[in-house]
Amino acid sequence: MALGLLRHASELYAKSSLSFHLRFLGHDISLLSALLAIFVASRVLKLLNGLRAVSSLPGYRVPFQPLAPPGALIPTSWWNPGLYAHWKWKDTLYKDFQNENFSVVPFLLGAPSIYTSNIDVMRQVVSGGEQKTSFQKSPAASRVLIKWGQNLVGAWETGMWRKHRRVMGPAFNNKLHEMVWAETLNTYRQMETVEGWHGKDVVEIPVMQKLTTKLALLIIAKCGFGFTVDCSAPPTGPDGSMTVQEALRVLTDSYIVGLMCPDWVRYLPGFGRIREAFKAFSTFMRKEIEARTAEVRNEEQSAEERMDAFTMLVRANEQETGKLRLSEQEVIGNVFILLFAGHETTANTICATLALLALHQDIQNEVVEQIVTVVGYDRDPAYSDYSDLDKVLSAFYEGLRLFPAAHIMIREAAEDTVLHLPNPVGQEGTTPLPIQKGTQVIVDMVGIQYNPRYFDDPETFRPSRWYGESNESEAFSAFSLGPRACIGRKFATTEAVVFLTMLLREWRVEPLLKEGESRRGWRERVLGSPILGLATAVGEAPVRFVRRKQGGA
Ligand code: HEM
Repeated sequence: MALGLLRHASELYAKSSLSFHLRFLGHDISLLSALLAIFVASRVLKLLNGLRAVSSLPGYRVPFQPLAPPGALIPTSWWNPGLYAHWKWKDTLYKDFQNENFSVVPFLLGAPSIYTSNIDVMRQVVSGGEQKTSFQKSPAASRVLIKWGQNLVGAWETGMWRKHRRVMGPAFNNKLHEMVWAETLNTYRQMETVEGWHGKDVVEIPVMQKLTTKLALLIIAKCGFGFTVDCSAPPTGPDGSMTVQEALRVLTDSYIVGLMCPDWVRYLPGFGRIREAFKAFSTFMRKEIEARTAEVRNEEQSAEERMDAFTMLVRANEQETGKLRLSEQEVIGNVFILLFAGHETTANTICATLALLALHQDIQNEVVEQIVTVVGYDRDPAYSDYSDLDKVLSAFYEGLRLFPAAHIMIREAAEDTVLHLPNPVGQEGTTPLPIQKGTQVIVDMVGIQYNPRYFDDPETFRPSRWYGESNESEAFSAFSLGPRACIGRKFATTEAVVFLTMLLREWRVEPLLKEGESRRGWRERVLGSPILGLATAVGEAPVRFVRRKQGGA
């Protein structure tokens, strides 16, 4: 009897516990379903709002904004355009939508955006500078650029930009460009000695990119900052502290950590050298600013003689007062940003140009013919030869067109506004496209440079399309256009023209093929999948230099 009661009691318990669990699970399921329904509804709402923001311009409807994490970290694939879509899909991207503009509306994370490959649309969004416009640089994207201090590149408000441009503008003058010419020439001569080219008829360069990066770093250090980088100097000084050369090298090698990652990353184990480089470089810059300000104030001879951008920036800043004067931190911010804006862009483009010239011997010969006609063999090229060497410049422009170093520019609508989209080729006028505040406009520089509206046969390396075009011509858009266009354009082209002139006069540049590799294979290996980092970079570009005979190829 007692046993029966016990069994009955335990059955009752089991049943009630089961029904309790089932009820609880039922609650859980309905709670989860409710949460899921709310989430789905909120994402559908986000998608609808995003479509409204871009007036339903056809395009991609994807989980994430492609240029911000996590979209930017996930490889480009059919469901995630990511960082590479504008290069990987450049042949079809705009054809698919039969439009030079398309939208990307994310339903999970990120702002809606419009990609454009049209120069008139680019002009509408990038021209904010002197005048107030409805578009500005995206403050979120610019924050990574101002880690060292507010600066010209990062400034997103008109007033802030104007203040920095007033002081930076005078630094980019003819004297600076003459200095760039002279220093690049010297550096080429040193390179001949250091790399052991003297007396050789053939030299193999396994990684051309390394040479051009070294060149651009030396030039920006000398002409941008006014100091000489001795590549063979030891990494530490007599007191054991990191030398400024080493700090510069570490910082340029690890710019991703320096610019892209939050500050605390530098304090993680394993990042000690980067931390030390930040400290060494900041201390050095503070001391330098103090010293150069004193030189300028006391009108010392040394200040008069210095022509580098840093000294000229300090000099221009000394003439400003009140709110227009840059703080010490802002001076550092501007000097430091020159390193990133001016070094990799130029290095990568010179490398791409040489790779293209290596593949196109006929064009290389045409360029060399002009070099020999203008400069001859008996003297070094002079700064006054610059405009006569337009075929050299055109080769560089064409290298930059095919591999635009600044591959995207991001702008944001600061208010509800209207974009005027030019009608397809053959139809006059524009079509208005209302867009909402917060919408991003991504200027796709790859799309622009490969747009058949502007360039026939856009895939072809044809420097002759630029022959006779003036250096300031707006036909060339890869340095951007309008008041916020690249302040370093002449700096970069001066460096490129003199370096290419010196190198090509002396050497025929050819692809360095692997055993059994065809030129087509080399082309694919070197130029087929560039890296779109801070600046577009082709592959390592292995080349062979073959010494030219005077008067012949
Ligand atoms: C091939 C080389 C270069 C290319 C393709 C290039 C391209 C560009 C582009 C497209 C912009 C506009 C960015 C935007 O508005 O979002 C820009 C701005 C800028 N660049 Fe360059 N650049 C090059 C070399 C240089 C050099 C050598 C320097 C300095 C030494 C430099 C300094 C700057 C600065 C300071 C700005 C900001 C200008 C402003 O906002 O007023 N760049 N560059």
